[in-house]
Amino acid sequence: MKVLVSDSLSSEGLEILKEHFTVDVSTGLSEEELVKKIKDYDALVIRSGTQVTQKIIEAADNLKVIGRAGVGVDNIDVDAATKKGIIVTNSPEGNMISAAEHTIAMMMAMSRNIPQANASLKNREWKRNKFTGVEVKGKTLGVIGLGRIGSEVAKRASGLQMNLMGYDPFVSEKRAVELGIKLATVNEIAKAADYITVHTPLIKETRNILDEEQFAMMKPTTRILNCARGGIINEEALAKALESGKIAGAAIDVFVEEPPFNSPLLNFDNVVVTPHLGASTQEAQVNVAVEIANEVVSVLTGGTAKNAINIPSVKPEAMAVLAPYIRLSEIMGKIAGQLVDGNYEKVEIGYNGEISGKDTRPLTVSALKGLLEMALGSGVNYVNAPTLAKSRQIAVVESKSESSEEYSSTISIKLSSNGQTKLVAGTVVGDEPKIVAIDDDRVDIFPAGRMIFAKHINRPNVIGPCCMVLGKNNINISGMQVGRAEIGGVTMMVLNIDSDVSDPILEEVRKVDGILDAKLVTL
Ligand SMILES: NC(=O)c1ccc[n+]([C@@H]2O[C@H](COP(=O)([O-])OP(=O)(O)OC[C@H]3O[C@@H](n4cnc5c(N)ncnc54)[C@H](O)[C@@H]3O)[C@@H](O)[C@H]2O)c1
Ligand SMILES: O=C(O)[C@H](O)COP(=O)(O)O
Repeated sequence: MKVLVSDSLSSEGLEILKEHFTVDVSTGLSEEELVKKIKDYDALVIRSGTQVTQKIIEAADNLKVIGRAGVGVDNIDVDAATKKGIIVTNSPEGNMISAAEHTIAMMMAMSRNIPQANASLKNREWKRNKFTGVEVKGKTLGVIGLGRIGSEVAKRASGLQMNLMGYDPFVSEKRAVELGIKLATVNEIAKAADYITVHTPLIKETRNILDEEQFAMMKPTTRILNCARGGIINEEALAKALESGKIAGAAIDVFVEEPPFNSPLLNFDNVVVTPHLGASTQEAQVNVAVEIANEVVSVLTGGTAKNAINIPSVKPEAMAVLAPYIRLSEIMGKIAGQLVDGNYEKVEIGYNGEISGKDTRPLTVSALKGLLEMALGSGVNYVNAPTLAKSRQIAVVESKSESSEEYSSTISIKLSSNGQTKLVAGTVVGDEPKIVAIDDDRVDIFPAGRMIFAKHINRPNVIGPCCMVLGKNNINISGMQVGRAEIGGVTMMVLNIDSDVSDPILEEVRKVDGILDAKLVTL
């Protein structure tokens, strides 16, 4: 088997890989070069320097695993990899201490003007007054993102006798108390903290989490740190806040574009910068390289991936069979989650037919991910979905049956919420997910984009007026499916639509005589 290492990797990791496989190290490849090369490889090992795009993944006909020697996977198109059945795995713990220590080092360097004073003295200047700094003791540190690194930063800041505030929608009050952190909103942190440090992944919900609005609330003595990912703090808004003296300084290790040679942040005297060095210690590099090499060896020799990002513990050959069902169950989770109102209480997932004989754990996880994403946003992933369901006291029940009536395999999700239940059933046809039933109504939907699910009475003059409402509001209908029912019976209609439907328009649809309920589902 062949492994391509496309970013620098410590020799300890390379040696492990070389004991088992043919290993090529080739750094600085362009997307085009990787597209050409990748089809020959079974594994790709990267750090943050390689962008693993959809185009590269589509060309990766033999690839079974992408190993990220480090934490951030924002440079990998994880959805495209999942779709192709490629395991994405990382080494989440190996560099956390180094990243936390770097954050503290940056905070101290910024507080005492160490880089500026160092440069000045080496320039044969002796300007002691110019570089008067501030103490951190007794100051408040706001930590946004209280995962592995955020928690380690908090522990160290606590040792420096700082007061701690924190924001993380997935962290319990109990955990915050253990860390000595007072939980607060982002805006409360912006108003009160003397230092603010971000330690979240870069995802939709965290992009620009500190923006103009938050900088406007800050004290002129506030100092900002980003040792997580460029883009979590809006760089332009930060530059404006520094320019206008709205805040006192910043220490930045990561940038939207790396290297950040055009970034305005490089022009300020009160900004300390490092070139993405958070994980650059001898210890961290050995840790992550060894950890990821062992993951790749495990996956390519028929074992599992301990830290798989996209699916838990699945062997590559099993992943190839399960991939379309993983997509199906995630989509079904999303649909079920949008067809009920209120808090989810119980999810019953049934596996029928051939699929019941497979390892269905990843399918349950992806159903939960789809479901919870509807309530919690894109911070939910395949790794945290089961824990999040548990912490929200959502009961998860699986059942299996070897029989499946019409299709070789079907999956059903029955979701209970506030006394209502909703059942969604689906199958895979030619690798594409298909929804085959909603409650008792048999349907035939290839789910995509935005859909309106409308429960209605099967009689003339219901579907027409419903479509008229959408038409007069300039909403194009690109597909329609009506469930089978006797005349006068109740059934489900599913309309694929090309643009968003506002609540008032949906309300108008609901008022059409014969429409019993209408819900918008967005995938
Ligand atoms: N500078 C470096 O070289 C370096 C080194 C290692 C890691 N990192 C980066 O540091 C970041 C944190 O890594 P980690 O290992 O601590 O990750 P982690 O997954 O352990 O923690 C991330 C935390 O962010 C929280 N979070 C998710 N969505 C949120 C939201 N909307 N608002 C607030 N919090 C939210 C999660 O609940 C989680 O607790 C990542 O972006 C990673 O890529 C950078
Ligand atoms: O997410 C990470 O692990 C860090 O940003 C480190 O990235 P690097 O491996 O490119 O140093």
